[in-house]
Amino acid sequence: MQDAASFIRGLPKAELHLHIEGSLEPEMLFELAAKHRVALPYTSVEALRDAYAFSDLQSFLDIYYAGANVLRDEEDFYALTRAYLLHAHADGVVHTEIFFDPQTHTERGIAFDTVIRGIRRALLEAQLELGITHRLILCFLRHLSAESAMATLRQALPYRDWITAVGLDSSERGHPPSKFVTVFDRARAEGLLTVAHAGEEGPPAYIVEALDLLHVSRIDHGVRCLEDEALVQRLVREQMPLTVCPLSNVMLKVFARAEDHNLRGLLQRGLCVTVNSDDPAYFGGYVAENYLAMQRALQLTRAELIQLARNSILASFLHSSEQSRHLAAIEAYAASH
Ligand code: HPA
Ligand SMILES: [Zn+2]
Repeated sequence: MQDAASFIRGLPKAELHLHIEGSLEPEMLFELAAKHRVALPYTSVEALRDAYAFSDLQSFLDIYYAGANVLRDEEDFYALTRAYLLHAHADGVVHTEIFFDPQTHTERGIAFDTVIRGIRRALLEAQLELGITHRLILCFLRHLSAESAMATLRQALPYRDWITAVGLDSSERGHPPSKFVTVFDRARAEGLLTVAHAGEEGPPAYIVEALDLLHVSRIDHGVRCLEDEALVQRLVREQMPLTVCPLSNVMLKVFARAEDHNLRGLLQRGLCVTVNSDDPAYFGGYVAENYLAMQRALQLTRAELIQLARNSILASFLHSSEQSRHLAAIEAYAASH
């Protein structure tokens, strides 16, 4: 195989699990803190990066929400999204489906309109300039109440046409999918698709709830599914995509080391596994680095890398004609590299 890093970067792929707030690099965080005169408890970019040593999901979320506090005006959300798209483009991403967490911002008095307009402007621009297509997924914070999620959905409805799906993120344990049945029912009634983080830290039963109660089209993370054989068989039968985030899983101690990740096991069971970056500014790499970390740790073959890229297109919310075009590009790349 040609040098793995350049093979991976050139491979056309979709990214399906990316929190835009998690792409806030320390340099931009410092710039925006200065712009808005927000005091930071860190004296330098290096000191901030040094604080990115997490013990679990919650220890990360505490720092992630504190970081998002510097995002204040439409230009900030535009700059954040544009910077992510440039990284994604360099990593061979042809299509991206990004999460945003409106409650992280509306809870501190930033208007929903400010957030979504800034993100959307960068997405539309990247479509024209870089040819990257997109979908936008609104995530509810599961540590907040079901009523707060419903209020957020109501705020989003005037922007219905800009949003493809709703999702569920933040602290998983103790906040099962069943808490959000009513708001997900309402979202589906509005024609929105649904996804949910499940089986990252939480038990396989949360994956089952996401399928049965929230009627999700994908499971975000889902790596703990292997603990339930009947669930694995169902996920395989339904070809239910899992949006796996390897560097995130290692940084949040879901697996002790990259070598211990169960990605190959998931692939070998015939699951529709995809590889994604989750929160690249916090976890040490964008999507290509996630592929590369797994290739190095698990000696993934060229065929497995190509399968992951194919899965990313098949698991996307792109129309089938667009999927076919991207799948053909992957086959052409595979044949010529
Ligand atoms: O990996 C995650 N899990 C849950 N919530 C999140 N919010 C950002 N990243 C994550
Ligand atoms: Zn996530």
